[in-house]
Amino acid sequence: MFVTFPEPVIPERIRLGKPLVVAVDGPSGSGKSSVSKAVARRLGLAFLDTGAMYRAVTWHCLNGRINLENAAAVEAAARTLDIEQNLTPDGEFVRVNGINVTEAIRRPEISQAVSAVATNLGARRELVRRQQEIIDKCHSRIVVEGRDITTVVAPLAEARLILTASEDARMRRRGLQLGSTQTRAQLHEQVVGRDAKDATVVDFQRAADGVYTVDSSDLDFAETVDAVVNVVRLSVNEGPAA
Ligand SMILES: Nc1ncnc2c1ncn2[C@@H]1O[C@H](COP(=O)(O)OP(=O)(O)O)[C@@H](O)[C@H]1O
Ligand SMILES: Nc1ccn([C@H]2C[C@H](O)[C@@H](COP(=O)(O)OP(=O)(O)O)O2)c(=O)n1
Repeated sequence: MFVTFPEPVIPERIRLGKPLVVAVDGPSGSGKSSVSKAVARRLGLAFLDTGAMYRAVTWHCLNGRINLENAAAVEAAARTLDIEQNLTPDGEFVRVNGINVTEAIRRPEISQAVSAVATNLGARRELVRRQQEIIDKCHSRIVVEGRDITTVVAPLAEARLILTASEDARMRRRGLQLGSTQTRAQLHEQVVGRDAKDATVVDFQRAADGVYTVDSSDLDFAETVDAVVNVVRLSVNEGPAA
């Protein structure tokens, strides 16, 4: 469902300190991470980038020469790895077994390899378990973004939405984000190609029942943040969309 929005107002439930999980899914380059961070900042909520966890496991496997095609070894890595990450929208960091990998996990070679971890069902089970534990630790006052948050990690979240944008907009944004270093073919592979692989295990393109859709193709960043804050407001004031 698509919604149009009045000026956003901070929901009363946030002022009252009640649980508020905001679940955000969507394809690569749709703005999940940057928009979710801004929403968490605006609403005073914690923030979890679940994609960073898949990237952290991928970094560890590549760094430790663990064959990404060896499903059992990748699952074992996901189970044993110590992953630390900031749970606030500011000052991003990710550490794997104490090593700072904040920058390294964003490199194109990780983006190219990460689907091997994302499509490993054992690794997914373990990362979903960890994500649910983090939500509990944050007293369920958190914005969580990824691919399966609205459906698997937090299907009972107070606000659930898919953030999407056209392929063109997503490739353009990712290109700018990477400092215009990538060709159009490389961007196509990293954005559209990777989504196609990941979509074999999770459906993040279609909104499940009760999940809003925000299409940011024709919205600028600030308008997109406003739109998401309004979905949160509509969700908590009026319950999930029919
Ligand atoms: N509505 C928007 N308009 C323009 N640029 C945007 C918008 N939303 C996000 N961006 C930019 O697009 C880039 C990709 O966003 P990101 O949050 O990394 O996406 P994702 O986490 O979905 O892969 C970032 O540089 C971000 O600032
Ligand atoms: N909850 C999640 C989060 C990410 N993933 C997968 C999908 C992606 O290929 C990788 C990396 O996710 P990330 O959100 O960092 O990727 P983008 O920045 O959107 O391109 O992990 C997933 O399968 N489930």
